[in-house]
Amino acid sequence: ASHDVSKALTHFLSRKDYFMNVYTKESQWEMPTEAAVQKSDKVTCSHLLVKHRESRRPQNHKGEQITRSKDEALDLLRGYRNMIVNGEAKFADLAEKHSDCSSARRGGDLGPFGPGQMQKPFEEASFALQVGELSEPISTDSGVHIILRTA
Ligand SMILES: N=C(N)NCCC[C@H](NC(=O)[C@@H]1CCC/C1=C/[C@H](COP(=O)(O)O)NC=O)C(N)=O
Repeated sequence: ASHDVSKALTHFLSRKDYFMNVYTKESQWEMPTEAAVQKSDKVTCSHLLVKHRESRRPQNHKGEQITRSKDEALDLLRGYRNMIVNGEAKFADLAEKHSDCSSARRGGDLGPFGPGQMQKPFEEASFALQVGELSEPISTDSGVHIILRTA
């Protein structure tokens, strides 16, 4: 850090301009080589979680004990995913009816989140999605999920 300060001071004293990316608030001394792009570090996702007996908390928001196996959970989740992809049902409706997470009340909406907030497999899958894209089933300690990125 002290090196950065002395570097900044030298540049300041030498009246050298620096460049600020107005989106990421990062500054640099070198002339930018491409236009500043909006690099937002948060995504907004909804998920449909099907828990199983190996889940870290095998109860759902209705207080029901979860006893299904992981394979049964995956079969259920694939069935829901197919219904969504085939246009037979809306993500939020299936999440509200079938998700074992308390976010079911909000159609599965988890709101915006940044890195370090969700379990790693969930975070990585979420940040790899384009807005509007539906993930394949992914597994975390909570159970098995499908994720819809909404923003
Ligand atoms: N920031 C927001 N909105 N809430 C905090 C989320 C904390 C985070 N949660 C998860 O990673 C699981 C997987 C993805 C969603 C999620 C929801 C879990 C799933 O249910 P559970 O296994 O807990 O019973 N229910 C709530 O937390 C964590 N680091 O444990």
